[in-house]
Amino acid sequence: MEWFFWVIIAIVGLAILIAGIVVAVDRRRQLEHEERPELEPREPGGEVVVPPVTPEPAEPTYAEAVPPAGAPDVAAPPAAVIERPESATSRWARLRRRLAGSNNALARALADLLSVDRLDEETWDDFETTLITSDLGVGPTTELTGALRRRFAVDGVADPAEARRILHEELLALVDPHLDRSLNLTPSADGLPAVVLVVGVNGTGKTTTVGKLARVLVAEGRSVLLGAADTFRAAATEQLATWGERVGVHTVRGPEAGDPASVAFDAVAQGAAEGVDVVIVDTAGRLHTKTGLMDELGKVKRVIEKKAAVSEVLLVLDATTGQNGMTQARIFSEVVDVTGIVLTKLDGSAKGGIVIQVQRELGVPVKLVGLGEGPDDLAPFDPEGFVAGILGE
Ligand SMILES: Nc1nc2c(ncn2[C@@H]2O[C@H](COP(=O)(O)OP(=O)(O)OP(=O)(O)O)[C@@H](O)[C@H]2O)c(=O)[nH]1
Repeated sequence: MEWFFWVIIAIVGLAILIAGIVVAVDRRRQLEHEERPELEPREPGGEVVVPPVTPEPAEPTYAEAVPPAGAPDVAAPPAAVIERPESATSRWARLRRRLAGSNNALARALADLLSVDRLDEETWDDFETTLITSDLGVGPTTELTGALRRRFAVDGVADPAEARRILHEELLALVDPHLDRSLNLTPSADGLPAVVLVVGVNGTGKTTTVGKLARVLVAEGRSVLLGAADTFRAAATEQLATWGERVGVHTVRGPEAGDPASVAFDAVAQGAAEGVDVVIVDTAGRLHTKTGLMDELGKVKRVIEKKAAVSEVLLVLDATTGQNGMTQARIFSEVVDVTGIVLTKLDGSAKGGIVIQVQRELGVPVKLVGLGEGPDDLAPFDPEGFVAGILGE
Protein backbone atom coordinates (compact mmCIF):
# COMPACT_ATOMS: atom_id res chain seq x y z
CA MET A 1 0.00 0.00 0.00
CA GLU A 2 2.90 2.27 0.65
CA TRP A 3 3.85 2.34 -3.05
CA PHE A 4 0.26 3.49 -3.89
CA PHE A 5 0.61 6.45 -1.56
CA TRP A 6 3.86 7.59 -3.30
CA VAL A 7 2.24 7.29 -6.79
CA ILE A 8 -0.59 9.61 -5.71
CA ILE A 9 1.91 12.12 -4.29
CA ALA A 10 3.91 12.05 -7.57
CA ILE A 11 0.78 12.59 -9.72
CA VAL A 12 -0.39 15.55 -7.59
CA GLY A 13 3.09 17.07 -7.66
CA LEU A 14 3.27 16.70 -11.44
CA ALA A 15 -0.16 18.30 -11.83
CA ILE A 16 0.87 21.26 -9.66
CA LEU A 17 4.07 21.68 -11.68
CA ILE A 18 2.20 21.62 -15.02
CA ALA A 19 -0.40 24.10 -13.73
CA GLY A 20 2.40 26.40 -12.50
CA ILE A 21 4.13 26.32 -15.89
CA VAL A 22 0.85 27.06 -17.72
CA VAL A 23 0.07 30.03 -15.46
CA ALA A 24 3.61 31.38 -15.77
CA VAL A 25 3.57 31.13 -19.58
CA ASP A 26 0.18 32.77 -19.72
CA ARG A 27 1.23 35.58 -17.41
CA ARG A 28 4.33 36.22 -19.44
CA ARG A 29 2.31 36.45 -22.67
CA GLN A 30 -0.06 38.83 -20.97
CA LEU A 31 2.80 41.01 -19.74
CA GLU A 32 4.41 41.05 -23.15
CA HIS A 33 1.13 42.16 -24.67
CA GLU A 34 0.60 44.93 -22.15
CA GLU A 35 4.11 46.33 -22.16
CA ARG A 36 5.06 46.04 -25.82
CA PRO A 37 1.94 46.19 -27.93
CA GLU A 38 4.19 47.36 -30.76
CA LEU A 39 5.64 43.87 -30.95
CA GLU A 40 2.64 42.94 -33.05
CA PRO A 41 2.35 42.03 -35.84
CA ARG A 42 4.76 39.33 -36.43
CA GLU A 43 6.75 38.94 -39.60
CA PRO A 44 5.68 36.06 -41.74
CA GLY A 45 8.79 34.25 -40.65
CA GLY A 46 7.65 34.52 -37.07
CA GLU A 47 10.30 37.07 -36.10
CA VAL A 48 9.10 39.79 -33.75
CA VAL A 49 9.44 43.23 -35.29
CA VAL A 50 11.06 45.48 -32.69
CA PRO A 51 10.63 49.11 -33.66
CA PRO A 52 13.64 51.29 -33.15
CA VAL A 53 13.59 53.05 -29.80
CA THR A 54 13.13 56.76 -30.22
CA PRO A 55 14.86 58.63 -27.41
CA GLU A 56 13.01 61.47 -25.67
CA PRO A 57 13.97 64.76 -27.35
CA ALA A 58 16.55 66.48 -25.19
CA GLU A 59 16.35 70.23 -24.38
CA PRO A 60 18.36 72.07 -27.04
CA THR A 61 21.49 73.72 -25.77
CA TYR A 62 21.81 77.52 -26.19
CA ALA A 63 24.38 77.01 -28.94
CA GLU A 64 22.00 74.71 -30.83
CA ALA A 65 19.05 77.03 -30.27
CA VAL A 66 20.84 79.95 -31.91
CA PRO A 67 20.89 79.37 -35.66
CA PRO A 68 24.30 79.68 -37.27
CA ALA A 69 25.04 83.05 -38.81
CA GLY A 70 23.63 83.34 -42.26
CA ALA A 71 21.15 80.51 -41.82
CA PRO A 72 17.67 81.57 -42.92
CA ASP A 73 15.34 81.93 -39.95
CA VAL A 74 12.19 80.28 -41.18
CA ALA A 75 10.23 81.14 -38.05
CA ALA A 76 11.08 84.81 -38.26
CA PRO A 77 8.15 87.15 -38.96
CA PRO A 78 8.09 88.69 -42.41
CA ALA A 79 9.94 92.00 -42.73
CA ALA A 80 7.87 94.96 -41.46
CA VAL A 81 5.56 96.30 -44.10
CA ILE A 82 6.54 99.79 -45.14
CA GLU A 83 3.49 102.01 -45.01
CA ARG A 84 2.56 104.28 -47.86
CA PRO A 85 1.55 107.64 -46.35
CA GLU A 86 -1.45 109.54 -47.63
CA SER A 87 -0.43 112.19 -50.14
CA ALA A 88 -0.21 115.71 -48.71
CA THR A 89 -2.79 117.12 -51.12
CA SER A 90 -5.58 114.75 -50.15
CA ARG A 91 -5.26 115.51 -46.43
CA TRP A 92 -6.67 118.99 -46.28
CA ALA A 93 -10.31 118.23 -47.10
CA ARG A 94 -10.41 115.69 -44.25
CA LEU A 95 -8.68 118.08 -41.88
CA ARG A 96 -10.96 120.93 -42.89
CA ARG A 97 -14.02 118.94 -41.88
CA ARG A 98 -12.38 118.26 -38.54
CA LEU A 99 -11.67 121.96 -38.10
CA ALA A 100 -15.26 122.85 -38.94
CA GLY A 101 -16.48 120.39 -36.34
CA SER A 102 -14.20 121.65 -33.58
CA ASN A 103 -16.66 124.21 -32.16
CA ASN A 104 -14.18 127.02 -32.49
CA ALA A 105 -14.76 130.22 -30.48
CA LEU A 106 -13.70 132.22 -33.50
CA ALA A 107 -16.19 130.36 -35.67
CA ARG A 108 -18.94 130.93 -33.09
CA ALA A 109 -18.24 134.66 -32.88
CA LEU A 110 -18.49 135.00 -36.65
CA ALA A 111 -21.64 132.89 -36.85
CA ASP A 112 -23.27 134.95 -34.07
CA LEU A 113 -22.45 138.14 -35.90
CA LEU A 114 -24.16 136.88 -39.02
CA SER A 115 -27.25 135.80 -37.13
CA VAL A 116 -28.20 139.09 -35.44
CA ASP A 117 -30.80 141.40 -36.98
CA ARG A 118 -29.24 144.65 -35.87
CA LEU A 119 -25.55 145.39 -35.36
CA ASP A 120 -25.58 147.73 -32.36
CA GLU A 121 -22.71 148.70 -30.02
CA GLU A 122 -23.47 145.86 -27.65
CA THR A 123 -23.21 143.29 -30.47
CA TRP A 124 -19.83 144.67 -31.55
CA ASP A 125 -18.59 144.65 -27.94
CA ASP A 126 -19.62 141.01 -27.54
CA PHE A 127 -17.99 140.20 -30.85
CA GLU A 128 -14.70 141.78 -29.77
CA THR A 129 -14.72 139.95 -26.44
CA THR A 130 -15.27 136.58 -28.09
CA LEU A 131 -12.50 137.22 -30.60
CA ILE A 132 -10.07 137.99 -27.81
CA THR A 133 -11.02 134.82 -25.95
CA SER A 134 -10.38 132.87 -29.16
CA ASP A 135 -6.67 133.80 -28.89
CA LEU A 136 -6.80 136.14 -31.86
CA GLY A 137 -4.86 138.76 -29.92
CA VAL A 138 -5.79 142.38 -29.26
CA GLY A 139 -4.23 143.83 -32.44
CA PRO A 140 -5.89 141.47 -34.95
CA THR A 141 -9.20 141.70 -33.03
CA THR A 142 -9.27 145.49 -33.30
CA GLU A 143 -8.28 145.26 -36.95
CA LEU A 144 -10.97 142.73 -37.85
CA THR A 145 -13.70 144.51 -35.91
CA GLY A 146 -12.76 147.84 -37.47
CA ALA A 147 -12.76 146.42 -41.01
CA LEU A 148 -16.10 144.66 -40.55
CA ARG A 149 -17.76 147.69 -38.98
CA ARG A 150 -16.70 149.82 -41.91
CA ARG A 151 -17.80 147.37 -44.56
CA PHE A 152 -21.08 146.42 -42.92
CA ALA A 153 -21.90 150.12 -42.43
CA VAL A 154 -21.43 150.69 -46.15
CA ASP A 155 -22.73 147.42 -47.61
CA GLY A 156 -25.10 146.40 -44.80
CA VAL A 157 -25.72 142.83 -43.70
CA ALA A 158 -29.17 142.46 -45.15
CA ASP A 159 -27.91 139.89 -47.64
CA PRO A 160 -26.52 137.00 -45.54
CA ALA A 161 -24.53 135.59 -48.47
CA GLU A 162 -22.84 138.94 -49.03
CA ALA A 163 -22.15 139.36 -45.30
CA ARG A 164 -20.57 135.91 -45.24
CA ARG A 165 -18.41 136.78 -48.24
CA ILE A 166 -17.17 139.91 -46.47
CA LEU A 167 -16.34 137.92 -43.36
CA HIS A 168 -14.45 135.36 -45.43
CA GLU A 169 -12.46 138.08 -47.18
CA GLU A 170 -11.50 139.94 -44.00
CA LEU A 171 -10.56 136.80 -42.13
CA LEU A 172 -8.43 135.60 -45.03
CA ALA A 173 -6.65 138.96 -45.14
CA LEU A 174 -5.79 138.52 -41.45
CA VAL A 175 -4.42 135.01 -42.00
CA ASP A 176 -2.43 136.46 -44.91
CA PRO A 177 -2.56 134.20 -47.95
CA HIS A 178 0.56 135.84 -49.42
CA LEU A 179 3.04 134.48 -46.89
CA ASP A 180 5.44 131.85 -48.23
CA ARG A 181 4.50 128.72 -46.32
CA SER A 182 6.55 126.23 -48.26
CA LEU A 183 9.29 124.36 -46.40
CA ASN A 184 12.77 125.25 -47.57
CA LEU A 185 14.08 121.82 -48.48
CA THR A 186 16.51 122.79 -51.19
CA PRO A 187 19.77 120.90 -50.74
CA SER A 188 22.79 123.19 -50.49
CA ALA A 189 24.89 123.86 -53.59
CA ASP A 190 27.53 121.37 -52.46
CA GLY A 191 24.96 118.57 -52.43
CA LEU A 192 24.49 118.44 -48.67
CA PRO A 193 21.01 117.54 -47.42
CA ALA A 194 18.47 120.13 -46.33
CA VAL A 195 18.35 120.19 -42.53
CA VAL A 196 15.12 120.76 -40.60
CA LEU A 197 15.55 121.49 -36.89
CA VAL A 198 12.40 120.95 -34.83
CA VAL A 199 12.15 122.83 -31.51
CA GLY A 200 9.52 123.51 -28.86
CA VAL A 201 8.70 122.75 -25.22
CA ASN A 202 7.94 119.22 -24.10
CA GLY A 203 4.56 117.79 -24.85
CA THR A 204 3.73 120.15 -27.69
CA GLY A 205 4.05 117.29 -30.16
CA LYS A 206 7.60 117.70 -31.54
CA THR A 207 8.48 114.03 -31.87
CA THR A 208 5.07 113.23 -33.32
CA THR A 209 5.45 116.10 -35.77
CA VAL A 210 8.90 114.90 -36.87
CA GLY A 211 7.41 111.46 -37.50
CA LYS A 212 4.43 112.85 -39.41
CA LEU A 213 6.64 115.20 -41.41
CA ALA A 214 8.88 112.31 -42.42
CA ARG A 215 5.76 110.62 -43.80
CA VAL A 216 4.75 113.72 -45.76
CA LEU A 217 8.22 113.97 -47.30
CA VAL A 218 8.39 110.26 -48.09
CA ALA A 219 4.98 110.55 -49.77
CA GLU A 220 6.50 113.30 -51.92
CA GLY A 221 9.27 110.93 -52.96
CA ARG A 222 12.10 112.41 -50.87
CA SER A 223 14.71 110.41 -48.99
CA VAL A 224 14.80 111.26 -45.29
CA LEU A 225 16.99 110.57 -42.25
CA LEU A 226 15.96 111.35 -38.66
CA GLY A 227 18.23 112.58 -35.86
CA ALA A 228 17.08 111.77 -32.30
CA ALA A 229 18.71 114.69 -30.47
CA ASP A 230 16.11 114.55 -27.66
CA THR A 231 18.48 112.61 -25.42
CA PHE A 232 16.75 113.95 -22.31
CA ARG A 233 13.80 111.58 -22.64
CA ALA A 234 14.93 108.04 -23.52
CA ALA A 235 11.48 107.04 -24.79
CA ALA A 236 11.53 109.88 -27.32
CA THR A 237 14.30 108.15 -29.27
CA GLU A 238 12.33 104.91 -29.42
CA GLN A 239 9.17 106.81 -30.37
CA LEU A 240 11.01 108.55 -33.20
CA ALA A 241 12.67 105.37 -34.47
CA THR A 242 9.26 103.67 -34.59
CA TRP A 243 7.78 106.53 -36.63
CA GLY A 244 10.73 106.24 -39.02
CA GLU A 245 10.56 102.46 -39.38
CA ARG A 246 6.92 102.67 -40.46
CA VAL A 247 7.95 104.50 -43.61
CA GLY A 248 11.38 102.92 -44.06
CA VAL A 249 13.34 105.90 -42.69
CA HIS A 250 16.43 105.40 -40.49
CA THR A 251 17.05 107.19 -37.19
CA VAL A 252 20.47 108.20 -35.91
CA ARG A 253 20.56 107.83 -32.13
CA GLY A 254 23.07 108.70 -29.45
CA PRO A 255 23.63 107.33 -25.95
CA GLU A 256 20.95 108.10 -23.37
CA ALA A 257 21.61 111.52 -21.79
CA GLY A 258 24.38 112.01 -24.35
CA ASP A 259 25.25 115.31 -25.99
CA PRO A 260 22.33 116.31 -28.25
CA ALA A 261 24.56 118.50 -30.40
CA SER A 262 26.79 115.54 -31.17
CA VAL A 263 23.79 113.35 -32.15
CA ALA A 264 22.51 116.14 -34.39
CA PHE A 265 25.95 116.49 -36.00
CA ASP A 266 26.23 112.70 -36.54
CA ALA A 267 22.78 112.62 -38.13
CA VAL A 268 23.64 115.37 -40.58
CA ALA A 269 27.04 113.80 -41.33
CA GLN A 270 25.41 110.42 -41.97
CA GLY A 271 22.70 112.05 -44.10
CA ALA A 272 25.42 113.73 -46.16
CA ALA A 273 27.36 110.46 -46.54
CA GLU A 274 24.20 108.60 -47.64
CA GLY A 275 23.15 111.43 -49.93
CA VAL A 276 19.64 111.78 -48.49
CA ASP A 277 17.48 114.78 -49.41
CA VAL A 278 16.44 115.85 -45.91
CA VAL A 279 17.66 115.32 -42.34
CA ILE A 280 15.06 116.14 -39.66
CA VAL A 281 16.44 116.68 -36.16
CA ASP A 282 14.18 116.27 -33.11
CA THR A 283 15.30 118.15 -29.99
CA ALA A 284 14.54 118.01 -26.28
CA GLY A 285 11.77 120.20 -24.92
CA ARG A 286 12.71 120.00 -21.30
CA LEU A 287 15.83 120.59 -19.27
CA HIS A 288 16.39 121.34 -15.63
CA THR A 289 16.46 125.06 -16.33
CA LYS A 290 15.00 127.11 -19.13
CA THR A 291 18.37 128.80 -19.67
CA GLY A 292 19.95 125.35 -20.02
CA LEU A 293 17.45 124.37 -22.70
CA MET A 294 17.98 127.55 -24.66
CA ASP A 295 21.79 127.29 -24.44
CA GLU A 296 21.57 123.70 -25.62
CA LEU A 297 19.37 124.59 -28.59
CA GLY A 298 21.74 127.34 -29.66
CA LYS A 299 24.63 124.87 -29.44
CA VAL A 300 22.77 122.16 -31.44
CA LYS A 301 22.21 124.65 -34.24
CA ARG A 302 25.81 125.95 -34.22
CA VAL A 303 27.25 122.43 -34.26
CA ILE A 304 25.01 121.31 -37.14
CA GLU A 305 26.16 124.34 -39.08
CA LYS A 306 29.75 123.11 -38.94
CA LYS A 307 28.55 120.44 -41.37
CA ALA A 308 25.57 121.86 -43.27
CA ALA A 309 23.29 124.89 -43.25
CA VAL A 310 20.06 124.60 -41.29
CA SER A 311 17.38 125.25 -43.88
CA GLU A 312 14.32 125.29 -41.61
CA VAL A 313 13.83 125.82 -37.88
CA LEU A 314 10.28 124.72 -37.09
CA LEU A 315 8.81 125.81 -33.78
CA VAL A 316 6.12 123.41 -32.58
CA LEU A 317 3.36 125.08 -30.56
CA ASP A 318 0.37 123.42 -28.93
CA ALA A 319 -2.72 125.37 -30.04
CA THR A 320 -4.54 124.49 -26.83
CA THR A 321 -2.05 126.33 -24.60
CA GLY A 322 -3.11 129.80 -25.74
CA GLN A 323 -1.14 132.66 -24.20
CA ASN A 324 1.32 130.24 -22.62
CA GLY A 325 2.18 129.08 -26.12
CA MET A 326 2.72 132.68 -27.17
CA THR A 327 5.21 133.19 -24.32
CA GLN A 328 7.10 130.07 -25.39
CA ALA A 329 7.14 131.27 -28.98
CA ARG A 330 8.76 134.57 -27.95
CA ILE A 331 11.48 132.85 -25.90
CA PHE A 332 12.38 130.34 -28.61
CA SER A 333 12.48 132.92 -31.34
CA GLU A 334 15.09 134.87 -29.37
CA VAL A 335 17.47 131.91 -29.35
CA VAL A 336 17.04 130.31 -32.76
CA ASP A 337 15.85 131.98 -35.93
CA VAL A 338 12.47 130.34 -36.26
CA THR A 339 11.50 130.06 -39.93
CA GLY A 340 8.14 128.36 -39.57
CA ILE A 341 5.52 127.40 -37.01
CA VAL A 342 3.84 124.06 -36.62
CA LEU A 343 0.58 124.48 -34.75
CA THR A 344 -0.40 121.13 -33.26
CA LYS A 345 -3.67 119.98 -31.68
CA LEU A 346 -5.78 122.46 -33.58
CA ASP A 347 -8.39 119.69 -33.51
CA GLY A 348 -8.63 119.96 -29.74
CA SER A 349 -8.46 123.75 -29.56
CA ALA A 350 -11.55 125.87 -29.28
CA LYS A 351 -9.46 128.91 -30.18
CA GLY A 352 -8.35 129.01 -33.81
CA GLY A 353 -7.29 132.66 -33.42
CA ILE A 354 -3.83 131.58 -32.26
CA VAL A 355 -2.88 130.98 -35.92
CA ILE A 356 -3.21 134.69 -36.63
CA GLN A 357 -1.73 135.96 -33.38
CA VAL A 358 1.42 133.85 -33.48
CA GLN A 359 2.16 134.82 -37.07
CA ARG A 360 1.72 138.49 -36.23
CA GLU A 361 3.90 138.41 -33.13
CA LEU A 362 6.76 136.41 -34.57
CA GLY A 363 6.54 137.59 -38.16
CA VAL A 364 6.85 133.92 -39.13
CA PRO A 365 4.21 131.93 -41.04
CA VAL A 366 2.34 128.91 -39.75
CA LYS A 367 3.60 126.29 -42.19
CA LEU A 368 2.07 123.09 -40.87
CA VAL A 369 -0.89 122.21 -38.69
CA GLY A 370 -1.60 119.11 -36.65
CA LEU A 371 -5.23 118.13 -36.56
CA GLY A 372 -5.17 114.82 -34.77
CA GLU A 373 -3.06 112.01 -33.41
CA GLY A 374 -3.26 109.89 -36.57
CA PRO A 375 -0.07 109.37 -38.59
CA ASP A 376 -1.36 111.42 -41.51
CA ASP A 377 -2.99 114.19 -39.44
CA LEU A 378 -0.42 116.81 -40.38
CA ALA A 379 -0.94 119.09 -43.34
CA PRO A 380 0.66 122.11 -44.92
CA PHE A 381 -1.27 125.12 -43.66
CA ASP A 382 -3.74 126.33 -46.25
CA PRO A 383 -5.23 129.79 -45.42
CA GLU A 384 -8.25 129.29 -47.71
CA GLY A 385 -8.99 125.90 -46.22
CA PHE A 386 -8.56 127.27 -42.71
CA VAL A 387 -10.98 130.16 -43.23
CA ALA A 388 -13.49 127.90 -44.97
CA GLY A 389 -13.21 125.42 -42.12
CA ILE A 390 -13.75 128.13 -39.49
CA LEU A 391 -16.79 129.50 -41.32
CA GLY A 392 -18.15 125.99 -41.83
CA GLU A 393 -18.20 126.42 -45.61
N1 LIG B 1 -4.97 115.73 -30.79
C1 LIG B 1 -3.71 115.89 -31.21
N2 LIG B 1 -2.70 115.35 -30.49
C2 LIG B 1 -1.43 115.53 -30.91
C3 LIG B 1 -1.14 116.27 -32.09
N3 LIG B 1 0.22 116.28 -32.23
C4 LIG B 1 0.74 115.57 -31.20
N4 LIG B 1 -0.24 115.10 -30.39
C5 LIG B 1 -0.12 114.31 -29.16
O1 LIG B 1 0.62 115.05 -28.19
C6 LIG B 1 1.29 114.16 -27.30
C7 LIG B 1 2.75 114.62 -27.11
O2 LIG B 1 3.43 114.45 -28.32
P1 LIG B 1 5.02 114.26 -28.41
O3 LIG B 1 5.35 114.21 -29.85
O4 LIG B 1 5.48 113.12 -27.57
O5 LIG B 1 5.53 115.60 -27.73
P2 LIG B 1 7.03 116.15 -27.60
O6 LIG B 1 6.94 117.61 -27.80
O7 LIG B 1 7.96 115.41 -28.48
O8 LIG B 1 7.36 115.84 -26.09
P3 LIG B 1 8.82 115.65 -25.41
O9 LIG B 1 9.50 114.53 -26.15
O10 LIG B 1 8.49 115.30 -23.98
O11 LIG B 1 9.55 116.93 -25.54
C8 LIG B 1 1.15 112.78 -27.93
O12 LIG B 1 0.16 112.09 -27.24
C9 LIG B 1 0.70 113.06 -29.35
O13 LIG B 1 -0.07 112.03 -29.91
C10 LIG B 1 -2.24 116.86 -32.83
O14 LIG B 1 -2.10 117.54 -33.84
N5 LIG B 1 -3.51 116.63 -32.34
